[in-house]
Amino acid sequence: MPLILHAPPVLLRCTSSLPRRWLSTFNSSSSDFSFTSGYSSAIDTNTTIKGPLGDASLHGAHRLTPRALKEHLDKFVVGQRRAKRVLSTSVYYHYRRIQQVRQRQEEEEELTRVARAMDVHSLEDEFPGQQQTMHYQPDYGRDEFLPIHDHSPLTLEKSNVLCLGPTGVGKTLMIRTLARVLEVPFSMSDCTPFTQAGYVGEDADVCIHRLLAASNWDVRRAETGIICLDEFDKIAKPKSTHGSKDISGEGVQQALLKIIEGTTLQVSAKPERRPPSGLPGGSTVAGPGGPGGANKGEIFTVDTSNILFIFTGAFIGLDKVIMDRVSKGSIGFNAHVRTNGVALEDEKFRGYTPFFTPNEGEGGKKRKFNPLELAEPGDLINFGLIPEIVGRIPVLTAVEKLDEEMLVRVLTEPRNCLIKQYEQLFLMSGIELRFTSGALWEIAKAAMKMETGARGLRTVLERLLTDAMFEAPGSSIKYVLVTEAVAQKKQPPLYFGRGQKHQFHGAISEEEATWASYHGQMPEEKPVNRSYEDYKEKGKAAGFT
Ligand SMILES: Nc1ncnc2c1ncn2[C@@H]1O[C@H](COP(=O)(O)OP(=O)(O)OP(=O)(O)O)[C@@H](O)[C@H]1O
Repeated sequence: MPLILHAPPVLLRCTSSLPRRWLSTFNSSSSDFSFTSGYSSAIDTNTTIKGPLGDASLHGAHRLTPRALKEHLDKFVVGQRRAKRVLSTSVYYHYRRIQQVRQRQEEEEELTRVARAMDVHSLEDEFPGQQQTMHYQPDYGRDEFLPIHDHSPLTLEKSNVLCLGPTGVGKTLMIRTLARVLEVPFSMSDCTPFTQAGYVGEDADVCIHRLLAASNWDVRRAETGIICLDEFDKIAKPKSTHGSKDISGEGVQQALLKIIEGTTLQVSAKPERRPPSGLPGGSTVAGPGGPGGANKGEIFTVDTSNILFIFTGAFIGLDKVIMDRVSKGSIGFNAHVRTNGVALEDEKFRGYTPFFTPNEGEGGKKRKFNPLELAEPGDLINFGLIPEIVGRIPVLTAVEKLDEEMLVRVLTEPRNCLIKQYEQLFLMSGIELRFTSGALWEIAKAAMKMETGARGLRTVLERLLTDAMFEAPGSSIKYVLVTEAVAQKKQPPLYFGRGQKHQFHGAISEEEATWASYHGQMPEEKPVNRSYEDYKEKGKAAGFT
């Protein structure tokens, strides 16, 4: 039960010395204070979550949990179980931190509002010409110092994240999906063009500039956003600089130190868009332009202490650094590592890191272990990052390479999967496009060879479908079929006209039957040829919606 104080007017004069949390609940109309005995900045787990996660359809109650975030990611990203868990957890706590920051800002605004409403005025106002005088009363009877009481509230600090792993396997997709679902501003910057300030290239501050733009120039929103710095490994110190200044490696790392830890930056920009009036938080613009000077260059003052930084990079060669370190640890382990290259056996891995959650494949299937999952700060320093920056990124996680089966799943399972996208594209011209199971596996195989992760899938599909995409619209073609032979580029896509629906489905069934008999031993979840509806059903069963 909140305690209600009926405060006499004389007490109201002293409000500025009262804890803010009391003031926040002051009801000026009734001259009542109400305050609770709990600490106001404690996390309120019942706070309604804004954004899609507040939507009961996503996770039942209005509750946000790391698990709910991970389950949401599962709908968009195939595999990467461990990275999903780590990122969901980090982003979840970032979101909670944002709530705390916003709560404090609201309290401060409330404090100002209440102070105004109560018409607080200084002693000088009451007695013009008088100065408030402080009298120092030395207390000679006491020999100990007065204890210093710091009433500043507990500050939740952020934990920046480093996500290591090969290209095109879903690192950015995961971060982008999380930022979108939480309605947190998000920006992405590539570290490759960064140089030390004063040299040709981009300053590291540009990432804050981009975040501001993504926040529609709302400084307050930007201050709680997420910045993804990609190609982070490209700013590692080279092994030898031959005595020259390392302006794109160590120089950039030094420049990033303050930004990622938390500093106040002055960003000068000419915003193209003005925030629509009534946006929550509004824009806090400082500088010559002021809030109205849309066309002039403006100075935005941004505090970076609550911006979450997520670094990503392939870190090619880091696996060898890790394996060398790991293999020094145990002779037996060493022998195993040497004979199996980078593949570590489950039991050995667990033995080496007993509290580690291995990156198991879905359905409890065993996967090859990824040496990057064993990365330690020391490995990153050996790779060329400076200890100061490594120390500011306490969370490390790794993503794994996508194998053929995962690529097939990328093609068919996520909400925005490529096959659905291409089928939709054709459907817009009144043409039904279908792929047989054999074709899907061939496409995945071809993408694997490109070594660009899931990005290769689109390249393969574009090459296969370019002709059909050109020929079919406006022609008599109503059905396009991509079979295994088509995907192997042994023949062009099969075209069927308006009256040939039967033949079209016949060709599909025939190939599927051959596929099933040939690959009878394949796991059940290997895709069979599906229509839209089949995809939906299969997707629902697998947790994709
Ligand atoms: N695991 C995955 N599940 C679903 N789609 C994926 C996955 N990995 C990659 N993709 C697809 O590939 C595209 C590229 O992936 P993403 O941008 O996340 O790569 P990345 O790992 O960040 O690579 P890079 O380091 O080169 O930026 C995504 O837009 C998505 O369509």
